[in-house]
Amino acid sequence: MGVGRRMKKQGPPEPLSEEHFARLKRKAGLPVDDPPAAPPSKKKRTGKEVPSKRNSVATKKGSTKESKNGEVVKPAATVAANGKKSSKPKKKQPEPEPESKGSDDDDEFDEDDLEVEGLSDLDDEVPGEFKDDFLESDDDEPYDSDDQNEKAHLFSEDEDESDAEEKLTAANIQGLSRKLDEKLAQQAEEAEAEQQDLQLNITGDRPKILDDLEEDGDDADLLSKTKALLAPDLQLLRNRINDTVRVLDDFGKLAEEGRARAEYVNQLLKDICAYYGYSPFLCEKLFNLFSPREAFAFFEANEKARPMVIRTNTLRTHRRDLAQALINRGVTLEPVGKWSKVGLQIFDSTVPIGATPEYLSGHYILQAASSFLPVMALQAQEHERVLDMASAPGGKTTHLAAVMKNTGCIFANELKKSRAKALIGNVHRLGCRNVVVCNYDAREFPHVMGGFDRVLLDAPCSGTGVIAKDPSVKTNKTERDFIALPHMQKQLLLCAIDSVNHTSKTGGYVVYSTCSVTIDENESVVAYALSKRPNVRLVETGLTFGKEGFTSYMGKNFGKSLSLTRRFYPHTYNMDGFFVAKFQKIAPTPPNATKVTFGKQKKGAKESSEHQQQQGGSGKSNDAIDIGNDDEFIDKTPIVDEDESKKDDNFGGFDEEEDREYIERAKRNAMRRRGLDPRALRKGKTDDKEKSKGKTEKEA
Ligand SMILES: C[S@@+](CC[C@H](N)C(=O)[O-])C[C@H]1O[C@@H](n2cnc3c(N)ncnc32)[C@H](O)[C@@H]1O
Repeated sequence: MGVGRRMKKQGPPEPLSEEHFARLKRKAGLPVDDPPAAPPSKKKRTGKEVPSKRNSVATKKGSTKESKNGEVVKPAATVAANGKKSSKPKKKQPEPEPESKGSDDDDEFDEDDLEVEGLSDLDDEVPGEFKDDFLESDDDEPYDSDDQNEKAHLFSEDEDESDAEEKLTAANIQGLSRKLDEKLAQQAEEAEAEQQDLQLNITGDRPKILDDLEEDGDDADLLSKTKALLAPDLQLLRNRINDTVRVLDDFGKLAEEGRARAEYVNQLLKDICAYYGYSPFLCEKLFNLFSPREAFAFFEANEKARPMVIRTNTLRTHRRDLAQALINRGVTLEPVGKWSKVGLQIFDSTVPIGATPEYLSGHYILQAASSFLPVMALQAQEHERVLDMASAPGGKTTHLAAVMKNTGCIFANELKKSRAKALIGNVHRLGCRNVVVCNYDAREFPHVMGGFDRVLLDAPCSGTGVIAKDPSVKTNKTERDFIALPHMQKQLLLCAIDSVNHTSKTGGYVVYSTCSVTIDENESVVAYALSKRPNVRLVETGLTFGKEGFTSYMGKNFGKSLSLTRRFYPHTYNMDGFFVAKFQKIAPTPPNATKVTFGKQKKGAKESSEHQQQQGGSGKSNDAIDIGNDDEFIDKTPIVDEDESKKDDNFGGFDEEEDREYIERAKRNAMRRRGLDPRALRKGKTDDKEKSKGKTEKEA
């Protein structure tokens, strides 16, 4: 546990290694030390021997060769930077992620993903066989549809292939290798602590965990009161958490006789609450998502800050140029991982990252790596109409603008005016010219506007995925939040679906995301939307990593297709907890699916509303959502703190009089441009007035 873990790359676990840096050092012409002894090798308890990957790499061009360990390795044809196939043997790729296998069983936790200390969860890292993020091409990159030849580039697809990368590497290398040295020292320390922990814990066959004092009456009361007054002994708690997890892992063998599993679980929950400071309610909710061992890893990961990441604004610069500029300012950084072409992970900096000239000129935005995911999943295309339903402060909106190369139109909606200001600030700073900011309750869509090619709903949520950033979540989320938030999320998701044009030639997609890991805010919401909107289906997110969503949970069946959704956890990918689901709309929403709508809309108006919207019409109304003859009643009371949104009316602020003048002038100019006499406009108005006057007189 400690700062060294911040060095861990984000995304699918891809270990950085001394070999990686040695190679970079050699390239940069720096002296290379002998690789330090690897930390005590962590072995799976299966006892199976892990073949060395190093041995499995073919050494001769074009020949099928038997490696030292007898493994037959075929030469892999590689694609060179010029696009020609070369017969050069390709470095063995890591095994595919288990979640990509697509079976329900894959929901099971893979122990290898854990990074918790104090347990015997040990990985099979093979020293010396690491991927080189800087220098290798990425065949798995999801959004490299343009030109395969470009894949060999270091930073992004639009960057030059040159030895600039080497210069950059050389400039950055000392900072990076210093960090690596620190990391290795830290790891060695941690491994030693783990060993000690284990030795401490494995004293007997069955660790003594549960109290055997069966005090009764006053004595018991007194005992528990005294205990409550004492400050918790953190080391004792940690050891007991370790022991209890171990017992729950192998209950038959390690549990004390006569003790039930539930007793251990209760003890563990109490200890986790005390050790990490969670409310019992939230602790249990999160604990139940995982096996005890994985839950421990999750709680532990929430104690560590995630790495600082910036996203290159490709509307203004290239990642390589940005990296070079920041390195020149004393920033130590590296590409965030192969899965992103725009992210840079900051390890160290002598300047404030939020105040560099590059920042102020909009060359980058500080953004959690997990926030890249929904935008990547949406795959917005140039010239499309896209709705970002809940968009402040605009990390994803501005990313979308860059993906769409400032073409098409993004409607960036935000309920809270104060937050919309930050959104507007980012839109300007990053030079997004295809963004229209609007300020509605997103549940008013598609009546405000519809017929979008794609919709992003990055929903307001409880934030259980970002506890490392906001530890107040540990105690301030109550049962009510997990009723109210999903309720709103369901409403929002139905509105998102109804705002999409299923006949869009290029799109017809909705992405739903949250930075929460609870089932109530994710799978339950998605399953609800699928049941209320038979005209949508889940599709692949296109993300190359992430755990599959739950297809069932505690007796609730969400459907097999939920395995297409993706979950991201801090302990598996070293990024914030996140959830992403992608829907494709395949038909219009059946009229009976949306019988009654927001508030006071006239009967029957909604039925044609979506159709109108898809034709590009505007059907603005102020209606509240209700789902026809559903068995589930949807309360029309808004959950958001409406007062707050009304408080700061200085956002934009419309002056009707002033606007009228501008509108009139614009109309006159438009007529002039079309070669018409603008006075006709005035005449038309006078005629209209006279007509209506005549009509009133007639009626009278
Ligand atoms: C998770 S944040 C969005 C973050 C944003 N997508 C980004 O990447 O910067 C959710 C946002 O939804 C806004 N919000 C909450 N309820 C809303 C509603 N009913 N309609 C529109 N926006 C809402 C919140 O104010 C908040 O800014």
